[in-house]
Parts: sequence; structure tokens; C-alpha cells
Amino acid sequence: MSSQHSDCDAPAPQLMPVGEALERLLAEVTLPVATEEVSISDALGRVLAEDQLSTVDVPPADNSAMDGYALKIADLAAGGRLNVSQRIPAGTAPLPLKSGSAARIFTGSEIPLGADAVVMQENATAGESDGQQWVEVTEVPSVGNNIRRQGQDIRTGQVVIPAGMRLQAHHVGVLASVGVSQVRVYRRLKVAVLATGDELVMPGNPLEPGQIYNSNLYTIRGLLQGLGCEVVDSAVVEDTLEGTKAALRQASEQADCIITSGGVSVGEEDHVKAAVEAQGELRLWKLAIKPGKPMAFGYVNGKPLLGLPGNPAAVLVTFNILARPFLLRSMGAGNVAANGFSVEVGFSRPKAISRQEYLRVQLQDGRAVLGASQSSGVLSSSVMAAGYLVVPPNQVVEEGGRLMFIPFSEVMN
Ligand SMILES: Nc1nc2c(c(=O)[nH]1)N[C@H]1C(S)=C(S)[C@@H](COP(=O)(O)OP(=O)(O)OC[C@H]3O[C@@H](n4cnc5c(N)ncnc54)[C@H](O)[C@@H]3O)O[C@H]1N2
Ligand code: MOO
Repeated sequence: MSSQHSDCDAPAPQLMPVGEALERLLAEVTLPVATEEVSISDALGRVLAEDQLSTVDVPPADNSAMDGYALKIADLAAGGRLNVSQRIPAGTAPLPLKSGSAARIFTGSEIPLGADAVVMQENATAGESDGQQWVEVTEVPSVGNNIRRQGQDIRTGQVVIPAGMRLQAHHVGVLASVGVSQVRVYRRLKVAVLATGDELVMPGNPLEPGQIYNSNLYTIRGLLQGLGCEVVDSAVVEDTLEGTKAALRQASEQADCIITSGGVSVGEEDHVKAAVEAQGELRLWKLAIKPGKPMAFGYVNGKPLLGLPGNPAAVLVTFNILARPFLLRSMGAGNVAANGFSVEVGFSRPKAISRQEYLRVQLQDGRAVLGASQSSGVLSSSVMAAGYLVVPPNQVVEEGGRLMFIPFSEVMN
């Protein structure tokens, strides 16, 4: 274990800017090739591997947007009253409209051939004389009123969901709306999670002197599960070079990607970097991000490794900002960006920091305010936070100014 993090922030020109690190990470991604077919009932969170085209029009025929009467407007010229010649409940096929008559119709029912408008029942008076139902229109409609046209939502042949979309409930709903029951998706990404550190104890066990609970394993596993990855191996690795090398090798044999926590800093108890270099290569190390500076990226046995720093808040930030887009792209997802927006800042901080900083902030009346400690070792300040306030490098934070805010809802799934 390396020395604890301090907030000292000496200028560090050798640190790679966050934007460049992200670009380089994404450039390393090899797209998944393996795909599988799944039922749309099991497709939530999966990434679509092929454009999904509709084989039907939605709606499949003109239908009524209202409960009321379908009629031909020209027939109203003869007088206000029309006999009701048929009743069309939703789910039945209408007969062509008898000339000079109206059809009782309901929301979603198909429009009968010959009708050119639907009058909602609030704009009509209905009655019965000698066993014959009739309707009198009190407000004359225009052609097309209250008719939902065939194909106005989706046309046959149209791409309804493009390849690369990570399917959420509404996407699955759209697939169902065009009658698709099976879709081709990329297979789940298999990820191994290794937490390094001899001080770590699993929750449920008593703490001995010198020990802390292993939270990173749970944070990382939870984030991976939220992304729809399959966690194939999760373990604690002892702080030795040999132990770390062995754990990384084993992980590389089981997983598509490895994520580690801890052991990437400069102390002699930090073995992840050396273990990667011994059986692969290190591509990135030391980024201009706070928290998370010593994040590493490389390959072990040909498998990508994301080496997150041990400090729990650094794990959260580096996963959300860097590992997440890398994993999403590796899962075949097209859009990997987290959408942020600018918010007013409700506090000042005169000291400029040379790294891009991700402050865990709350929103009060739309203004970003600091909650508890922003220390890299403090995870609990994320509990009440709504997201990250992004402070660009070397920038003073001024109350009343505006900065980018990335909601947790954008990055925690
Ligand atoms: N001399 C220097 N020391 C440090 C530097 C530096 O530049 N020079 N950088 C600091 C920064 S910034 C960070 S971030 C940390 C990252 O260090 P490591 O990735 O090597 O992480 P560890 O030393 O193993 O652990 C750091 C911290 O986090 C706790 N930890 C580790 N794993 C877990 C876990 N699974 N669950 C909960 N907490 C965990 C660990 O006990 C330490 O307190 O290095 C600084 N040092
Ligand atoms: O303690 Mo470090 O801040 O995560 O970069």
C-alpha cells in the first residue's frame, strides 16, 4: 500500500489530460465479434448487434384517436343527422362505410373505408328512433380529424433501433411494437475484478488492527452489473509481485477485460504496474484527473486491464469517467458519452488545481453545492451527491459562475 493521498497538488506536466486519455482508451477498443440471439424479454441492457428494421407499418391501418363516430364529411351537407350503420370495437375489422351513414367507433378502432373524419362523441348527439340508432353532429369536423394514419409512427423498412444501442425499456417497447420477439445482441463482456491490498477485509468479518473493509470490490462489481457485464472473477490479491502476477494471469484467462483497484501508485507495496509490465504492457499511467491520478491502462496476456487507484472516491470517478466509456465501447455500444449540462456554482474555491477535478456535489435550487469531504479516500460524500461538478485544470471556482455537471444517473448504469 502506498502512502495516503494528500490534497497537495504540485504542477505535473507529465500527467495526460482526461480528454486525451479517454480518446486513447477508446482507440484501444477492439469491438466484440461474438453475438447471440435473445428474446426481447431478456434484452434489457444488452447492446443491439444489427440495425433493427420494421417489417410492418405502425399503426398498421388508419385508426381512430377518439371514441366517437366515423363519417364522410360530404354526407353531413345533406343534414345534421346520420344513421349509425355499424359498431367497430377495437380489434375488429370494419365493413366499408355505408353511404350517408356514420359508424360508432372507439379509440384504436380501424377507420372504415369511405370515412374521412372522426367526430368525438362530445361533439355529437346520439339517439334512437324506431330501433334505428342515429347521431347528430354538433361540430362539423375537417378531413382527417381524429384519424391516426397508417405508418405515421413507423414505416415498413424503417430502422427502428440502430446497431450499437444499449437497450432500455422504451427500446424494448418499440421492438415489441413492430412485432419483433428476438434480437441479435453482442454477448456479455466478461470482466474480472481484483482488489489489491493486504489491509482488506470482507464485510461481515471483524476488523483487526490495521485492516479496513473492502469497499472497492463492491463498488466496481455493482457498476459492472449496472452496465450488464458478467463478473467472472472477483478476488482480493495480496500485496506481492508474485501474487499480483498470478492473479492477473488467471484473470486474463477467464475474462475479456480486467479491472483492478489499488497498487498503481509509486510505493514499493504497489505491484500492479510491475505485474502488468512483466506479462504484458502498460499503455497509460498518470492522468491529470482528481481524484484518480495514478490510473493505469495496459494489457495482460493480450487482455485489456484498467488499473484503478485504491482510494474509494478515485475508484468511483475513474470508473465513471474513463472505464465506463471503454467498457461500453467494448460491449459494442455506439454512444458512450455521459451527457452533462452547465449549472450555476454555489460556492467559491480560490485555489486552482492542475488536474481536472470531479467534485461530488449536491444540487440546491439548481446550484451546485459541496457536501462532505472531497478527499479521495472519502466515499461517503457521494451518498447524498447528485453528480460530478467538473472543474477544468487550473481553474478557480467562483460562486455564481457556471460549470459542467454530470448527473450520477448518467454514469451509474
Ligand atoms: N508518494 C506518493 N504517494 C501517493 C501518490 C503519489 O503520487 N506519490 N498518489 C496518491 C494518489 S493520488 C492515489 S489515488 C493513491 C493511489 O494509490 P494506489 O492505487 O496504489 O492504492 P493503494 O495504495 O493500494 O490504496 C490507496 C488507499 O485506498 C485504500 N484501498 C485500497 N483498496 C481498497 C478497497 N478495495 N476498498 C477500500 N479501500 C481501499 C487503501 O487502504 C489506501 O488507503 O496513492 C497516493 N499515494
Ligand atoms: O488520491 Mo488520488 O486523488 O485519487 O488522484
